[in-house]
Amino acid sequence: MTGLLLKDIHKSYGAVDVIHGINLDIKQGEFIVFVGPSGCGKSTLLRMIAGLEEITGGDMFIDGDRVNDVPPSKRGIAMVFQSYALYPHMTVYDNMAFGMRIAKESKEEIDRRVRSAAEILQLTNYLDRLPKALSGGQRQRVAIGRAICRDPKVFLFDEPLSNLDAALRVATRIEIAKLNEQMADTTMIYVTHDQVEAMTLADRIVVLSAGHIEQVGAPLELYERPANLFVARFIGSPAMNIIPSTISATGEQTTVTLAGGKSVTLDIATNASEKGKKASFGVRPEDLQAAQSEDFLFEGTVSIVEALGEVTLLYIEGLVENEPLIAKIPGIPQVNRGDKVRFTADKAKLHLFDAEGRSYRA
Ligand SMILES: Nc1ncnc2c1ncn2[C@@H]1O[C@H](COP(=O)(O)OP(=O)(O)OP(=O)(O)O)[C@@H](O)[C@H]1O
Repeated sequence: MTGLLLKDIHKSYGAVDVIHGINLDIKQGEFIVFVGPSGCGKSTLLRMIAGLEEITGGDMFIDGDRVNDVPPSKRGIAMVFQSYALYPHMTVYDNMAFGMRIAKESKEEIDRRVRSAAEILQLTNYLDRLPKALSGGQRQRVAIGRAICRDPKVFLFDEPLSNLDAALRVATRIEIAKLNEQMADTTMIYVTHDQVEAMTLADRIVVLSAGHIEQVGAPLELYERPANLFVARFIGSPAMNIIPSTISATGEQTTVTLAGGKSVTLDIATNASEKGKKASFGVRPEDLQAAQSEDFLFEGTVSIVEALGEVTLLYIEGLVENEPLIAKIPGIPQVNRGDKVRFTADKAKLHLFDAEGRSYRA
């Protein structure tokens, strides 16, 4: 059975098109995360699924039913917002019960659902409190509890953790992961700016840019095999190093000449027609290792050392003008500003993109 099907979904505000034909097949019980730069249309897409924005073109199906013209309350969807939107004068219990009272559920059913949601979210001891007597994380859990009580088929989250401090974000993220396990049949769609949330929560991540999909895939698939430069740069932090290059030999393996003159051979097959073409060579900061021999990938001069304890970031000048490469080295290496360093990387971890930005590996 299909959880959710988006077919050529378009959205425009007046003459301005913001969503340009989204096709997406989301299975029941899947946890889908939308990521992308500010303004790419994540919230608009989520709000169209919720029924809070009109769909300009295309068809949307929930459990096989076309819902384009179905009002929000009839879609079997619950949404959790960034601002918790709790009623300040109502207790936690009443906040969670509110929607069910409006829907004229029986007292017993309301009590059963509120207590079960409170149990899942560890809110049982707070049911009599007012929101003002709760921490930000607890308030967000009440907002999630209120959504659970509606027993939705689809659960939508619009950046639910972005108002929380770092420690609470982690704790609440883990609550959401547990919730996803406990509500295994409920489809969840989650919008975030946070890479860690996307990587840890998602079954599949949808990377959006300027109103279209760049790539859909499991988190590690996107990390290891980005389909294009946009995804390569977007997933991973610090971002993948990209070095302009020219293809100098093709075949089972491909050799490129990097800006700066060094040649590198990659285990990526290319056609003879690619010879001489411009390409972008990519390597992630964490995939660079200090080279012990003459067999190095590139060398340069360290301009900045950022020691974070667990890892150290080295900014290395000398390959592409005004664009330092970043190497992420475990621990605290004995390296200082001004040192000359050489790096290498595992061949399987090297990336190559054509002049249009498409990966040669895909
Ligand atoms: N009511 C509106 N009228 C006109 N344009 C709008 C309206 N709402 C959103 N937009 C535009 O639609 C585009 C997508 O906005 P949306 O809020 O969906 O992006 P987003 O990816 O969620 O961004 P952010 O990460 O900053 O929240 C933006 O260019 C925005 O300016």
